[in-house]
Amino acid sequence: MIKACIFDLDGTLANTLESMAYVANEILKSMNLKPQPVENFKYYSGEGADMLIRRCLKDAGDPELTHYEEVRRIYRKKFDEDPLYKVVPYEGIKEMLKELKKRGMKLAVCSNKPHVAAVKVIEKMFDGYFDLVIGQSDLIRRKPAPDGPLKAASEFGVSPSECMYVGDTKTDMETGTAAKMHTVGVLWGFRDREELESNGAEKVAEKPQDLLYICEEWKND
Ligand SMILES: O=C(O)COP(=O)(O)O
Repeated sequence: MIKACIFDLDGTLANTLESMAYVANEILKSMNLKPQPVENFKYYSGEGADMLIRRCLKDAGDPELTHYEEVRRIYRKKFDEDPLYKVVPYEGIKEMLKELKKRGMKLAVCSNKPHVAAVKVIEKMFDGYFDLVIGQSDLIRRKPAPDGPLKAASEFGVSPSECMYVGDTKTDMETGTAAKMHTVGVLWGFRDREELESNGAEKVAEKPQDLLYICEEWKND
């Protein structure tokens, strides 16, 4: 029986690619480094802002990461100030969340996005939908460590086996598995089925509504 659903943010609840690309590319341009195509950010993101910057700098003409500390500092500041550039919820997400809430499910977000930015996105796009938002901070180990989802389960008073962890990347599937939760990979985000299935996805959802059926299936297991 599933009593709580824990969601990744970037690539799962909302398409945030342009927001990350915009902030990073403005900084790269100001340093005479090469701005990167928006699509590349599907692979730069997933393991937090610091990793995104490292991957991005390598492609932008700074393989030695000589600009890393400076770019990191500016990126974190600018991104906390404005993480919403062209961010849009995926189609069907709000309807699916409403239905889960109607069924009495507890809902949380667990993201490797910096905490301030994650809260801003959720407040702007999904106000009132979530009981808890956990973004990346010094207080918690980032995914794939299971700390965020386990904290959510404990705050909700449910066991990990009563939770469904939903995400779009290898990191997410590893996180849900490490937390001993049911894992669902989603195909509307940044990575493909192969990556999700080979890293522990118990089920794969093609559209948000599928999550409602998946919950039902586990209810009857
Ligand atoms: O910002 C990132 O690198 C990833 O964020 P996510 O955990 O919400 O996908």
